[in-house]
Amino acid sequence: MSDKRICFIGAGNMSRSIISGLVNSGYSPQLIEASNPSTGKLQALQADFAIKVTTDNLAAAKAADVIVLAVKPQLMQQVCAALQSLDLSNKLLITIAAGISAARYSDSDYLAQPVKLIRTMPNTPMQIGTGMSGMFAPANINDEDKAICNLIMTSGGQAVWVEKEADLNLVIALAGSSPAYFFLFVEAMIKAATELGMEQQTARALAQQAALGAAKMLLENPQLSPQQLRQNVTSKGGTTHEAVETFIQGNLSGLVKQAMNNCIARAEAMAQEF
Ligand SMILES: NC(=O)C1=CN([C@@H]2O[C@H](COP(=O)(O)OP(=O)(O)OC[C@H]3O[C@@H](n4cnc5c(N)ncnc54)[C@H](O)[C@@H]3O)[C@@H](O)[C@H]2O)C=CC1
Ligand SMILES: O=C(O)[C@@H]1CCC=N1
Repeated sequence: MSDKRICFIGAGNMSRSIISGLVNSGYSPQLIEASNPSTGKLQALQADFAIKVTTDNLAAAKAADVIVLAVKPQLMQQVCAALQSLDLSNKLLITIAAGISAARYSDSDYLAQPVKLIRTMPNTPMQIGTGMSGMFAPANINDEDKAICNLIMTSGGQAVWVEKEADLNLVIALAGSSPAYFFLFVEAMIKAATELGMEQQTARALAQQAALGAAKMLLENPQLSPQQLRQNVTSKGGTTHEAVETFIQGNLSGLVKQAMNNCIARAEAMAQEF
């Protein structure tokens, strides 16, 4: 385990997920600090994980070896501007913000000095050890810095390096945003079941256990394609066929492709906007 001091600028949903992954994997809470303007989330993080907290971004960043930039993309420029007075030359920066390119944080832009910065895209399941992250390291990042980033991003799940920065936007569409797609699907199933007369709690129990079962079937049968696993559920002339045909007739795969394209397009637009 590393002895690097890690600070999180922004203590929202995603920071909480990463901090949870870190602490649950044995990283010393004394080496972790979170900074946020309001104190509610900080108090909850302190109570749950015994990490250090502050409302002073500059002090947290100054004391840290690794600074995780975890505010909303539209606030990133102003948050970085307030860190410009620090000497960042010996620190590793990790951004988790969607859209904003690694180059924007450089000496000619947000941080106004040369920095070592890795751009990543995690997802919230990190908080329960089942996260999936993408990471992109520009050419000036050495192996030691890559190793600490890898340690942080794998503390709550899996992580992959992408060679091309543009691939991070595909990671957003596939893994960063996609937990929401699955939640939406389960939401729709529960809604339909309750409209058909089932009690909400029972409908949720059934839908979420089926989702878990399907996810584990995928994980534990790498030799079988998702299509084959689907076919194994689908009896000829049976019930599943009717349901699956309904999705196919409704062009589910076209809709998924459109949703992922829109997700990527939004990340690209955010790169211009912020
Ligand atoms: N939520 C998700 O599933 C994922 C989010 N991300 C990225 O993570 C970043 C944060 O997203 P969330 O955690 O969802 O947002 P969030 O809104 O839950 O958290 C952002 C936090 O930043 C704080 N904040 C606002 N101004 C600040 C300032 N000046 N200094 C320090 N903190 C400040 C807010 O009070 C809030 O607690 C975004 O850039 C997003 O693109 C990346 C992957 C997944
Ligand atoms: O919705 C967003 O923009 C962020 C990035 C991926 C998940 N949440």
